[in-house]
Order: sequence, then structure tokens, then C-alpha cells
Amino acid sequence: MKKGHGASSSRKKTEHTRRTAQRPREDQPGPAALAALFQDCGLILTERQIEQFWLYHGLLRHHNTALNLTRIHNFNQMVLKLYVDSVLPGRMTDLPSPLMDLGSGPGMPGIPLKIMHPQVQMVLAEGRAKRAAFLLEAVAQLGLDATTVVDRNITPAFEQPVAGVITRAVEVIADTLARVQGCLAQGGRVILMKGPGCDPEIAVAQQRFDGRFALVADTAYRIGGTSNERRLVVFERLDAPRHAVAAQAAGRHRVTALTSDQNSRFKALKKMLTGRGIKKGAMVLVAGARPVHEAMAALPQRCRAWITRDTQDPPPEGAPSHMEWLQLAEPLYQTLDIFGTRAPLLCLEAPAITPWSPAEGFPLGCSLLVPFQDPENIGAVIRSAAAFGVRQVILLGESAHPFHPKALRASAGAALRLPLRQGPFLADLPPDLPLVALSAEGTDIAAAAFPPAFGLLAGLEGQGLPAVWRSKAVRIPLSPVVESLNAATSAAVALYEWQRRQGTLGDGTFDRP
Ligand SMILES: C[S@@+](CC[C@H](N)C(=O)[O-])C[C@H]1O[C@@H](n2cnc3c(N)ncnc32)[C@H](O)[C@@H]1O
Repeated sequence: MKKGHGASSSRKKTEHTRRTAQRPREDQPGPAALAALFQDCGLILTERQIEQFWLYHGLLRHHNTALNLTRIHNFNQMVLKLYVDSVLPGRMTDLPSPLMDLGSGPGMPGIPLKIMHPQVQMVLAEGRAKRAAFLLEAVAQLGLDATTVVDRNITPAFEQPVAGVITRAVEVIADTLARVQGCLAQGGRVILMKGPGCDPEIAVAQQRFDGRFALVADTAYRIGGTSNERRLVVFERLDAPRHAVAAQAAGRHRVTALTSDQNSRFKALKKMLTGRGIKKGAMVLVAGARPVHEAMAALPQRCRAWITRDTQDPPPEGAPSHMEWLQLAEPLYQTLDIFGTRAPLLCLEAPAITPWSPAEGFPLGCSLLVPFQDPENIGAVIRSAAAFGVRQVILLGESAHPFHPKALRASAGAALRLPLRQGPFLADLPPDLPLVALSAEGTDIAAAAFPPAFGLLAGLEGQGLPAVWRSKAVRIPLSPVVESLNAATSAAVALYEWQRRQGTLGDGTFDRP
């Protein structure tokens, strides 16, 4: 992509020396000498432009001692290395508008470019207050319209939209590309005025911003007839800035911003962190990037709200449009993000948990009955139930809520997919049910018979099972160094044993019964 240098610099240098030698009158610093130096570089200035450059030159000289604006003091050098150098990109590439000169310092290249291309809307960004004040004075004195000064450091949080960014002598390319994430439009260009040895910088930037920025031009050149080598490197932005993505998403969804923890909507969301609140409100809070996207894809009609930190992480394109976008102030979001995911949360209308009564019996295969009081155990066992092809999970009266955020997370989303039923309390299970119960005091599971349609009754954490079930229970043989397995783990092992007996685990998967 890099283009070679133009005509030999030594020939140009000789011509330059000869022509300036023929104009002794213009050797003295002044508007005419300035115009002549520009002309030697093939740049013809209008009277107004000469006047503006001369005025700018005067301001630079006047303020240089106090503000340390440039280390170049020689008149010819100032014209060539500062003003001419600044305007050359305008001859080599189209200038986007609005164009931000990032790290403008004393106004380079923004002010000379603006003088040459008055139609371009120019934004001069300069983090140092005294330099920014100088820029304001220069803009006023030169009468530059459609030119603003941003007197702050540009960071990725800067979101004033611009179509292009130009920068000279500020930082490495990748840092600039990162810095303009918030403000540069999709398709916008970053024009980087570089020295000749910038290949390593380009390579780093290409690697870091692969898919987000593309290198579209890289041209080697020299300033007029001098030996000063330059590279003009141009990157084009492929992705869209966050604010544009957020604005598009806000057009697709109803948006509500919540800032107070006293807000009734926020209070309702907070209730979804407890089993009781979920039961009452019939709403579920899904956390974690993957579970959220899976739940949205599987249950689009049930999606109620996409919950984010302010405008960050807008709902993706294709998200159900009836879903509201709740933008929460940081402390409110943190209250709901109990796992510290920092990712969007999804509020879902809870899938129905239909009642089950013992009179209904069990369908073919395994129904898992769980009395667990720990939501993480409930989630873990539901995940195992899904993994081993259980027909339905019957939650006994003792059980924690399967949509408690901790249960949902431990189930890796399975709680939203598997048929869940609400059964009676343990004590109300009739003793003649075809159940295989699990207890550390039972007989070895190796000898157990699994009926074609049966219920697997997991033990209750801590207390185990009531005596009536303990007496007919099966156990998983264990090393005597532990007393028992975790309740969810023992259920998983029993489910594995049941599937193994079906002879369906041979190829690493099994068919649903
Ligand atoms: C070495 S000077 C170059 C100035 C000018 N571009 C030139 O070529 O003469 C770099 C300037 O960029 C400014 N600067 C650096 N990082 C900046 C940022 N993130 N936002 C705004 N200004 C910045 C500094 O304050 C400094 O004035």
C-alpha cells in the first residue's frame, strides 16, 4: 500500500534554492516570503489565506516564549515544517467534516488546514488549558468560522460525533484508534501524520483493531523540496461508536432510565432476587452474557426487560422489540448484578410451573423429585436432570425456588428449558408411589431396579429422607472417609446409573426416553 517518494529530493532542493535566490526581497520574513515558500511547494495561497497565515505566524511567535508552543524558530523552517507540513494531507486525501485535530497543541495541523479548506468543520482538541486558550484566541483573530476548541483530553468517553480525526506528533497509532472509539462515526477516517519508520506501529494497530479499523492508505512523501520524510497513514472505521449503536437500539425499544433506589420499578426488580419475590411477581432475572442470550433466543415472547448500566451494552439487533430497555444508574445495576457479571441482565416472565399431584403418576422414564432448600443445589440438579434426559422435575414443597438467581445460574439455563412441576411436601407423598429414593442408609444402587416409569427421590440436604422412604432407599457406595455426598451430586450419580442401565450412554450421548 505504501507509495514511493516522488521526484528526487536533491533536484527539488536545488530548484528551491535557485528560485528563492532569485527573490531576495522575499527572504525577509513577511507575507510575501511566506506565500513564496508555499508556492515553491506547489501551494498557491489567496490574499485572505496569506493574511491569515501571517496573522497566525505572528500569534505563534508572540506567545511562544510564554507557552512553549514550538521549538522551531527560523522563519523558513516554521513555514515549511509547520504550516506547509500541516496542509499537505489536504492535497493527499479528502478531508472528512467535521474533522477533529486530536492533540492540536498550537493548532497543527488543524489551523493551517482550516485556512486552506474553510468549508471543513474543524474541532481543535487540546488537553492543556493554556494551549487551548491560545487556540481560542487564534480562531477568533483569524476569523475562522465553524471551528470549535475542545479544551480537554480526548478519551474513549468523548462522544461528540466526528467524521474524521487527524493527528500529528501525539501518540502511537493504536492509542489514537482506541481514543476515538466514542466519537468517530462508522466509516469515519483517522488520518495519521507520521514519520517514515511507522511500520511497527501500523502492524500493532492492525492486529489490535482487526475487524474494527482497516488500513486504507499509506503514502510516503516529503515536505516540498526538503529532505523531511513523512508518511500519511489512513485508517477507516468499520464498526459503529457506542452512542450510535445505543441510539439505534433506543429507536427499537422503549427506554426507561432508573436512577433512584426508591423507584417502584427498581424495587420490583430487587424483589426478583428472592424466591418469595419471584413467586409473587412471576418474573425471573437472568444473569450472565451466555444465559441471557440463550434465554432470549429460546423464550422471546417472555422477554420483558433488558437491564444495563446506563446506556452501555444496548439490546442487540434482533432482540424482541416488545422488550423494554431499562437503563440503571451504576449503584442500582450493581444491586441486581449479584454475580458481578457487568453484563446485561434479562427480566423474563417466569415460565409456568404446573402443579403435579401423586394421583397423576409418572410418565415413562424418570421424573426427578427434589426437596432441596439450597437454590444452588436446585440449579445443579436441574442441570443434571437435563443432561441425563429426565422427563420432568417435580419440586417438592420444601424446595427453594428454581428461578432464584442462584438456581438459574447453577442450572446454566436448564431451569428455563426443562418441564418443572410443583408437587406436595415430602411428608405428603403416598408410600406406594413407584419411587427410587436416595439415602446413605439404603441398599447398593447396583442392585436397584429402575421401573420403566418412576420417580427418583433425591435426599433432603442434612436431614436425609423421612423413615418411610429411607427404609426402601438405595445408596451410592462411598469410601468411608466421607459420610455422604452432596444431595445434588448423589442425584446426578443415580441419574447416570439409570441411563447406563438403559444402555444409551455408549456413544457419549443418549436418546431421550
Ligand atoms: C507534541 S504536541 C503536538 C501538537 C501538534 N499536533 C503539533 O503537531 O505541533 C502533542 C499535544 O497533544 C496534546 N494531547 C495529547 N494527548 C491528548 C489528548 N488525549 N487529548 C487532547 N490533547 C492531547 C498535548 O497536550 C500536546 O499539546
